[in-house]
Amino acid sequence: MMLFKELVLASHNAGKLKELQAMLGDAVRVRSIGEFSDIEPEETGLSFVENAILKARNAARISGLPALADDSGLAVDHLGGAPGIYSARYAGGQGDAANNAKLLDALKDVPDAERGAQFVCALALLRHADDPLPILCEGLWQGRILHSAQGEHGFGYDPLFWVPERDCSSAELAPKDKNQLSHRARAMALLKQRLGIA
Ligand SMILES: O=c1nc[nH]c2c1ncn2[C@H]1C[C@H](O)[C@@H](COP(=O)(O)OP(=O)(O)OP(=O)(O)O)O1
Ligand SMILES: [Mg+2]
Repeated sequence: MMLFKELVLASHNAGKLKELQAMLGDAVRVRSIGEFSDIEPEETGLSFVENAILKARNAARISGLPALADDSGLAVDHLGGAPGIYSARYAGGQGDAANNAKLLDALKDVPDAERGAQFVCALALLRHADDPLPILCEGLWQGRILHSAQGEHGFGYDPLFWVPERDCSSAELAPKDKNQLSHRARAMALLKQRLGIA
């Protein structure tokens, strides 16, 4: 049962915001944390779930609204699950291009069969800053890391993420298709069920 009409998305990532907004549709009025603050909270958690809660709590406190946060990343088999929760900071916070270059370098000469990876998304919804029972939903997306970048859509590691079920990179998927298949789409489908807006 949906208990509120408006929520704040606790993300400073334009790519993520666009996807989350499209997935939520017009079920709820969406604001962005950027309307309230430019300061990004430090992601000190040791899990996706902890970081999602921390970001949502910060946004709920600042905005006075229910807050939805997404903490996500790429877990690469050959790297023991790295960069994982450190995906955004993999190359020292220098942005997507540097992260992608570092990942390609780390997997140089690694054969296709050992390039398996998954995108991970944890969503946390807090009804208010002191909500003692956040709603938590997770989603995974299995794929493989390409040998070079392909495609112009999406953000982050999308140009390096091969989507087996579509035989293309996630940056080659039309946004509406990525939004039905992705780790974020899966987590959001669960969240919508929980909220009764599926
Ligand atoms: O669908 C995706 N397609 C490509 N790359 C993705 C995706 N989903 C997460 N990623 C990557 C981007 C970033 O390197 C990290 C998320 O880091 P994460 O801290 O959750 O987000 P962020 O710092 O960009 O924005 P914010 O924390 O304000 O929501 O994983
Ligand atoms: Mg972040």
